[in-house]
Amino acid sequence: MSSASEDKFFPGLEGVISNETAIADMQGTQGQGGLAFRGYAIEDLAGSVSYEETAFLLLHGDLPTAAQLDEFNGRLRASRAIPGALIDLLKTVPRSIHPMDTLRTAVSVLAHFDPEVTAPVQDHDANVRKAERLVAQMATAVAAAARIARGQEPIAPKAELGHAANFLYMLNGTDPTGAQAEAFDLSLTLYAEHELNASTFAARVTASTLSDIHSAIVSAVGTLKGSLHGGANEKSWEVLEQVGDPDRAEQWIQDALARKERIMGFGHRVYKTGDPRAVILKEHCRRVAAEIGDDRWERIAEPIEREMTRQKGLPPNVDWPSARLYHYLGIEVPIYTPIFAMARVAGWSAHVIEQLDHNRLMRPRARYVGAPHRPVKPIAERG
Ligand SMILES: CC(=O)SCCNC(=O)CCNC(=O)[C@H](O)C(C)(C)COP(=O)(O)OP(=O)(O)OC[C@H]1O[C@@H](n2cnc3c(N)ncnc32)[C@H](O)[C@@H]1OP(=O)(O)O
Ligand SMILES: O=C([O-])CC(=O)C(=O)O
Repeated sequence: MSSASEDKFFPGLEGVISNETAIADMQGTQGQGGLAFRGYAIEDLAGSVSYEETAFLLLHGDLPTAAQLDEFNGRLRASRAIPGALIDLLKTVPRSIHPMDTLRTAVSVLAHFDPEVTAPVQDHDANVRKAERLVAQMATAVAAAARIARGQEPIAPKAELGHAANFLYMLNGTDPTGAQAEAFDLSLTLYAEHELNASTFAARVTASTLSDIHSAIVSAVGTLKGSLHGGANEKSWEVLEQVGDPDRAEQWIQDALARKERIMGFGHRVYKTGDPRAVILKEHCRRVAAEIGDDRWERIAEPIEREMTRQKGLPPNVDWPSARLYHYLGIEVPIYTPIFAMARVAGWSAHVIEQLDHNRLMRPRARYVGAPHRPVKPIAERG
């Protein structure tokens, strides 16, 4: 006999509240709608605090003082190098492997070399230290894997550079301009955390079995990869390229929607009137495009947005402008989603630690719709 709770069915868990969290609020501040990290509105954080300050906020509960930030930066910089064994392994994986698959492997390998790998899974302080190391090391792993995929040698981190600038340096071998580093840093803050999205949920489910933080982050990387989630930033770029001309946008969208295709970078499970991160990032895309003196992709993006609103009422999500920003920064498309992951690791880790600190096993139910119960026939009588 089924209980009342078993009869409630929420496909895709839409609208279901499975956790309490003190990390992100998608109602924003004062219940006005929007996004806030630990009480700070995303509009106030973006462009005002560095990614390092955002990561500290997520992992430690509040924005750092100058002294705390200094120490945090010191710890991150001291943890940036990745084991030689990981670099050797990255050199052996086939070049055709997607960088999200390489990153998933890299996080797993990093677990083996973590100095506190044997710490109890619910040791809060050890988990925060492991999370800090992951924030530092995942950026190095993404840059190293990208260079290896291009047939280049990885570049060692540069201690005097901040997180965003150091990543671009490790990727390209040259120091970014201040404007490039700032724009990239802002995108990392916008990507750093987003409540109970699919990859964070996956991480929390893994942690809820009392598995370790690295295993939870491996689950999250695998979940972020899909094109309905983080993989959409790579696919958004493909949309822009396929449209290719502002005059083609209306017809292209009409045709794609007639074929019942999903236009990547549009729509959201929670935001129905717009993603506040996309609004912020769009402004920065315009600014960076103006700085480099080429607004072609802004001119193509605009009519696509207009058509998606007109024909489907769907606004863009964060993955839509981030694809353009990364293009302006000269970053190769296959690492757009790994960059999302190396930013989101701060939010994922904060959630995993919150889960482990107040754990309850996550185990929902399914409504059975298969064959009725029936007897097992001897093999000679089947068919
Ligand atoms: C960082 C992030 O993860 S943000 C999300 C990134 N993902 C994408 O950009 C992929 C494209 N977007 C989508 O597929 C969806 O909007 C999702 C998966 C993000 C959210 O979707 P849901 O909340 O599940 O909405 P759902 O799938 O029920 O769609 C509702 C309707 O809008 C349509 N729709 C939703 N998104 C899109 C889209 N991008 N393009 C075309 N149609 C869409 C659906 O086909 C459906 O139409 P119908 O009612 O006529 O059948
Ligand atoms: O919240 C979601 O469902 C997806 C999203 O925007 C994110 O993870 O940044």
